[in-house]
Amino acid sequence: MLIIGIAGGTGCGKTTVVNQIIDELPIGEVIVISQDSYYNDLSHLSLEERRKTNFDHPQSIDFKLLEEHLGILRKGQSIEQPVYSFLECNRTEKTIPTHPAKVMIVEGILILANARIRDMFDIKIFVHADSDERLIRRLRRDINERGWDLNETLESYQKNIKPMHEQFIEPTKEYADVIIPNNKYNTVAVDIVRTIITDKLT
Ligand SMILES: Nc1ncnc2c1ncn2[C@@H]1O[C@H](COP(=O)(O)OP(=O)(O)O)[C@@H](O)[C@H]1O
Ligand SMILES: Nc1ccn([C@@H]2O[C@H](COP(=O)(O)O)[C@@H](O)[C@H]2O)c(=O)n1
Repeated sequence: MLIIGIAGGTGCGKTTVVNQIIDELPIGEVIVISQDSYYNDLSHLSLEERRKTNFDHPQSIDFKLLEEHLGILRKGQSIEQPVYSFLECNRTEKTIPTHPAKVMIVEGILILANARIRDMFDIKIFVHADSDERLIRRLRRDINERGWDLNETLESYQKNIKPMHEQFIEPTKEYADVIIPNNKYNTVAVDIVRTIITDKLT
């Protein structure tokens, strides 16, 4: 089994890069685990309270459950991956049965910040895009898809997203084996990672 961790600040393009990598790879041979699925269960709070959470701090993630799930998959057993709702700012009651595969990709902003999770990765990748580019992408996505308005995103950018990025995410770049520049679509880097995976699958 090959486990690849893909980190990088919000909006750097992690999900896009992962989708480009797995596009055309055989279905079932590669699985993707998103850190977003492992946000803490906040069912004890109202939606209004949940929306005030600092979702960029490592403590907002249930790393214990993520570590447990990765361990189970590594042993060749299946897990029920939680399903997260950005609109509800909470885990849903749904789960997705996720079966072990030859290649596992784990992606998320803080995925290299936790030493126990980081140590499970055979390859560590950090996707880089400049902060202005990430903020522009983030604003578009938050407003179109995640239920935040312009002011809310700008406020949380100043209050949480930027400081947490500087404190917890950017420093994890030093752990990366590969840094993918992604201010523009980077097909060469995607092809290189896909080649490594294809080698493992043959
Ligand atoms: N290289 C790129 N150039 C322009 N837009 C991009 C690029 N990569 C991703 N995007 C766009 O930016 C937004 C955030 O990308 P996404 O892959 O969801 O980032 P992340 O998972 O790191 O938060 C999406 O709307 C996506 O289409
Ligand atoms: N309810 C939530 C929970 C998290 N976020 C933001 O998501 C970002 C991480 O996801 P990426 O796809 O961008 O890697 C993180 O910066 C959180 O602020 C949210 O908007 N709403």
